[in-house]
Amino acid sequence: KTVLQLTSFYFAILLSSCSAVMAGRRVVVFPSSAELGPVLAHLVTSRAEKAIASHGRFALGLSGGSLVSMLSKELLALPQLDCSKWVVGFCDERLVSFTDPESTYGLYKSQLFSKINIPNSGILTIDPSLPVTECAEDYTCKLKEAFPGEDIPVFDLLLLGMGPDGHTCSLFPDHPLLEETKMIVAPISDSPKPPPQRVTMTFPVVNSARCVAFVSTGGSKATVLKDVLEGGKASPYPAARVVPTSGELFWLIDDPAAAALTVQVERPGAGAKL
Ligand SMILES: O=C(O)[C@H](O)[C@@H](O)[C@H](O)[C@H](O)COP(=O)(O)O
Repeated sequence: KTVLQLTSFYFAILLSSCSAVMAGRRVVVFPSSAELGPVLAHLVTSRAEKAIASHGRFALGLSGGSLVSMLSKELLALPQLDCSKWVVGFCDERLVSFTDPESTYGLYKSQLFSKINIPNSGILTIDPSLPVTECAEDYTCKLKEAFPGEDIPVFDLLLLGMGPDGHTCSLFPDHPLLEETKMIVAPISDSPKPPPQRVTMTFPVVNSARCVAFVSTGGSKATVLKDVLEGGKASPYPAARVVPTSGELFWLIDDPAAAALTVQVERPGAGAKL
């Protein structure tokens, strides 16, 4: 019986490591944001270079939260950065005016866009003067125009965050939008996290990207992150549904966020490139 138990134990381990490899997911752990930041900046510029070489431009989707200041600081610290061929969209946006401190676009504008050479025409924003449903429709049109001929826009890189409740974009636990398959962008007017009105990309867009990178730091994420990364299809958290169809998936996290993980992780040294 013991031999049988041991065999099935090792078989289970083999299976789970195979599925991690098959999923193509890389969980990369850093001591803190200080070490994570430069690797994130390199991921962005390397995927930009690759995209521009292959199809002439780099389509990047941004999220809010702590990512805004981390990304801005790290990109601006690079010795050179040419964003003239970048097209930037928002994975989700809060329906508030651009001058409101809650506006993700407003934060990126003051911390990043005003300091780099990205053309204004390359920044795809919501129109916050519209009611939420029209705003989502308007943003859908802007994406469709920016990605001609693509039923589902294919971003070169999406940068995502995860809240302590496991939400990503404005896709919250137990919300009907988790099942959305027709709209590429959806309105939400009952967001459990304020402000309640938002516009969000849906999973079909998120999972069509060529590369998706979560950036998640802090001990408040540890328990949920364990379930997201180790709970498989049974995980109830929206972030666990981010499984790009054919693109790369990175989880860039710090030690406090990784505290509960038993899954295999990478711990790169200084100057690592992904
Ligand atoms: O719109 C929002 O309310 C935020 O943008 C939010 O979705 C954020 O991205 C996550 O909560 C992760 O934030 P942190 O990385 O700061 O933890």
